[in-house]
Amino acid sequence: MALLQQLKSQFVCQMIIWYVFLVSGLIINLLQICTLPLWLVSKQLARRINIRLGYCISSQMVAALEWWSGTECTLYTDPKSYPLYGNENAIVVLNHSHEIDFLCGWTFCDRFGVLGSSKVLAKKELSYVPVIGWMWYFLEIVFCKRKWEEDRKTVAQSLQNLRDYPENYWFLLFCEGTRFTPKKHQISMQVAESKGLPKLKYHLLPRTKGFWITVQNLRGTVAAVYDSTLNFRDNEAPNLLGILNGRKYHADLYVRRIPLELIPEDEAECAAWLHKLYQEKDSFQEHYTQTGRFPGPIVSPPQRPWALINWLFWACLLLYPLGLLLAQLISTASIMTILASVALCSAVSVGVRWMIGQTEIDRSSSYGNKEVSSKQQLKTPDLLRAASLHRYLYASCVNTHLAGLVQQVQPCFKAQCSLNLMLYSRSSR
Ligand SMILES: CCCCC/C=C\C/C=C\CCCCCCCC(=O)SCCNC(=O)CCNC(=O)[C@H](O)C(C)(C)COP(=O)(O)OP(=O)(O)OC[C@H]1O[C@@H](n2cnc3c(N)ncnc32)[C@H](O)[C@@H]1OP(=O)(O)O
Ligand SMILES: CCCCCCCCCCCCCCCCCC(=O)OC[C@@H](O)COP(=O)(O)O
Repeated sequence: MALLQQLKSQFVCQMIIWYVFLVSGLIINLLQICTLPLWLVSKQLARRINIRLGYCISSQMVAALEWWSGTECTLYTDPKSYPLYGNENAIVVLNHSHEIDFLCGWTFCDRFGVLGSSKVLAKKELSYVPVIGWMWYFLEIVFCKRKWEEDRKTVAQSLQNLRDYPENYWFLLFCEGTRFTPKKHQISMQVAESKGLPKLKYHLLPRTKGFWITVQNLRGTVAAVYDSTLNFRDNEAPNLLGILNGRKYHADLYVRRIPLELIPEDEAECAAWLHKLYQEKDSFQEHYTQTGRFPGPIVSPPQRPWALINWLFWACLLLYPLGLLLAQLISTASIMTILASVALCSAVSVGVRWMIGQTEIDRSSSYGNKEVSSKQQLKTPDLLRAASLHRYLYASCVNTHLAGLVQQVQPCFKAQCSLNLMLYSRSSR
């Protein structure tokens, strides 16, 4: 066992994994380009083909997680909702604190048969990442610049395009908008305070506009929101390099299915609903920290062999020509070809390191890092705070599925609601 572990961390194994991933990825990107004319003839067929091509890329990373590192993923969820997973369109709301959270998400997508078709609201910068980012163009991933004035139109348009998507998909939203860092947390809690919202311990304050626009544009085609909270056992902070070195982690995911009809249509109420949801997510994380598990029963979606089969297929296809090339290089070794090969390998490793860097929190963007000036906070009128508190309390009342949380609100809850409503309606007159 220790020998196998040692083997997994060897440079040559890593090189093989990278070689297969990059070369197969570029071939698939090329095949995706070849599907372009088909979009004009049969859009739905082109989409179905791209779903399968996309699967060939993303499932390689799932194979690395499941089969190479042996990472285990446990699902906590209501057994009544379980049969619906993978058989309907859904919006997934996930916390954003771990470097491989997207990969664990992919693993669950694979187990429920929606990996090729899964979508995300992703920052524009990711669309430039070779292989994965390029693949996403053909999968109609929704990109945003995290500038609302520009995003409101483009994001809505991209979401509208998904209304006639031919296969079931999960649409992932990281409402926190960026990965958790202590500094970003501190700043977002200043914002929470200035808006009169309760503080969160484990999450950044969610950005509400992306959620609202997604719900509004996908209403009627998406059946539910899957509120998902992910954590790793033993306070581990897993990363992609650990996975590639064959390190095993244990992920726990808690999923609650919330029918879309329960989400308010009005923007302010929808925002209040989301803030309330993050309060709940925070309490689930607290529960996990205290007890080492999430509430509710465990169900085990079976691991499927397709990710491994796909990887073996590409490995067989691509390792043979690599062997031939190396043999030829060695037999005809001229200084020039050796130097050219070394230069090429170095360039590829720099590129690969940059790609891995995209997943690292230490290299996270500066989004959400800007201090909110005290002047700006002081300017926030008290009535506005009262209004947002009112909206927040009101949403707590009206959403029956959140009834559990209402109990946590103080006894003067109703009186506060009426008072805030009065202040709010006076201020808007
Ligand atoms: C079940 C298992 C999972 C299944 C997985 C399924 C599918 C997998 C598929 C693919 C996996 C690939 C994964 C790739 C991951 C890539 C993810 C990303 O790229 S995350 C980043 C991009 N996404 C988002 O940002 C989404 C959330 N953001 C939003 O919704 C934003 O609103 C926005 C639409 C992007 C617009 O952003 P913008 O900043 O322009 O506007 P905002 O309204 O958000 O900001 C102004 C607003 O916010 C207040 N404010 C200011 N500072 C802060 C702060 N630090 N924190 C919180 N709020 C802040 C400010 O006061 C304004 O408030 P108001 O709204 O009242 O005006
Ligand atoms: C067998 C396969 C092995 C090969 C390994 C392949 C590694 C490929 C690496 C490329 C990965 C590209 C997908 C990146 C997804 C990163 C998701 C993510 O977490 O993005 C961060 C944003 O949400 C927020 O950004 P920040 O504002 O925090 O900054």
